Amino acid sequence: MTQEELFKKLVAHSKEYGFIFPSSEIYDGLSAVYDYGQQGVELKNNIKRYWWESMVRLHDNIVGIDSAIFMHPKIWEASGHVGAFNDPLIDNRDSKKRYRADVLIEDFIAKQDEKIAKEVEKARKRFGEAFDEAKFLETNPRVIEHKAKRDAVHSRMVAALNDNNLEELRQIIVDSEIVCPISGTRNWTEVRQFNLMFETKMGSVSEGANTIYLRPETAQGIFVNFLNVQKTGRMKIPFGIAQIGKAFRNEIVARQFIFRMREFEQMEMQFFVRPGEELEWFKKWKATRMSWHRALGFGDEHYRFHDHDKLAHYANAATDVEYEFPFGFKEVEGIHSRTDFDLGNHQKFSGKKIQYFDTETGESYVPYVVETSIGVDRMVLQVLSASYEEQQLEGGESRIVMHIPAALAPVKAAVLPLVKKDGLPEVARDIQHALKCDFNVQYDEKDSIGKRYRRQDAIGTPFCITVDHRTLEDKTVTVRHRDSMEQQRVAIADLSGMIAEETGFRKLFAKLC
Ligand SMILES: Nc1ncnc2c1ncn2[C@@H]1O[C@H](COP(=O)(O)OP(=O)(O)OP(=O)(O)O)[C@@H](O)[C@H]1O
Repeated sequence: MTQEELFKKLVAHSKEYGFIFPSSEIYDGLSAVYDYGQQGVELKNNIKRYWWESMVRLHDNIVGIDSAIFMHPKIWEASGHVGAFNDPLIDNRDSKKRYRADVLIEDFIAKQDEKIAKEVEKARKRFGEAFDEAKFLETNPRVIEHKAKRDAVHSRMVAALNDNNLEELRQIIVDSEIVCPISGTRNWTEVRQFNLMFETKMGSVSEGANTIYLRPETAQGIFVNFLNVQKTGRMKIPFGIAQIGKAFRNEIVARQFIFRMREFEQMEMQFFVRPGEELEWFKKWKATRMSWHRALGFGDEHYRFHDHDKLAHYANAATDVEYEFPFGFKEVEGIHSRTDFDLGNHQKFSGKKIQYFDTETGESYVPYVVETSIGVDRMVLQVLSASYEEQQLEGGESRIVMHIPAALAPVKAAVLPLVKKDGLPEVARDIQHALKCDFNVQYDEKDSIGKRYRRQDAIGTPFCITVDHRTLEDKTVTVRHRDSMEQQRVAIADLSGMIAEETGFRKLFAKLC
């Protein structure tokens, strides 16, 4: 199965099993907006808990807030979003399709890498054991040509983005002979800037309408509450403020399912430090965040950092944590050293002093900030794509199993009476009722036990608890483990402890401390 096929199956599976639905589906959908179904919402909430508790509960010096989506419009002037939160867009006149100019160029760069990989594969087949990949990459004329093209286009693009040179971006597209994927033509318009913020009006128009924005990031809600939290919480630098919430961006090209949405959720933490210490903290947070991702056990080789060449207007260092999705390595989290840009600008624009008095140094200053910013939805996609497996079983059978880490699994256990008679359903119901105060558990008595196991495998339930005739005699049940399909006999009295141990966050947190 190719990665593309895998991804299509994953999207279909997410819908079929109640993880994710296209928004407004009965009205033919709304582009790049999705709804979470009964399993999806549980998974998403568990991801949020994993983040929140590892940030706020495990760190003595990080606290949380929940700020409003609507904020004073001046905030977005101060943050630079009104002036600079733009993407360069270009239209193809034949297909009438709109693209991000930098994304078209990045796709072209990725194609050069694909061509190099193909050359390597061909040569490997030809030379077999004797193939020396490193030497081949250095000496093969076609590879050298592809590499040179790729590197030249990449540095031109970085320079054009840094200088905000829209004409040059268009010229790169023309010179590289990039065609529209739909029409196949090179009939391109000029490149224009497109602001990604959604606008709306507050108050009735007759009273004098006031344009406000749906926040494009949650971070600004933290900055404008810096003093409130610092003073009321008597926080001492270094300290952090964390927040989970919705953000909205009018993305030009929305693609790859929930990877790029117009309404999405972010988990952001702004860490306030002494000026001059920010790069040290940036390094620390890079390591901390990478171990948070790796603790999920999807394989360290699927993660990498991508340090930025082009820094945002507010940053003096930035990196992305990238995960290898079925469509390649892509950003799931950004870690940015944001300097004193945001607090400094809010001080300027609001006219209110935003300073911290450092009792250790006896100085007052505007703190510097290191931010970690991760998309909840991209984490959901990461978990889903890492977990999906189609397995061939003995006897010609197959199953789809979601190897979702137990702490994140939507349903922790399913309680299944072997048959619908002889008092087994009643005992199973009792077990379900006892467990549901602590865990999300399901009861299922329909269909054969095999079919019920398959249904739970497909949503990633770690444990199936089967009540059979022996249960009536010795108060034990069969527990079937999702991944190994092994079965063990467990006393009813021990179920709660076993599920707590296996599905709690303790095991994940142990890897972080
Ligand atoms: N349109 C979106 N849909 C879903 N998640 C998003 C979207 N935009 C950003 N995010 C998430 O928020 C995180 C932090 O936002 P940030 O502004 O750093 O993203 P970004 O660098 O603009 O992302 P990209 O380069 O993919 O547009 C990202 O790492 C991502 O996980």
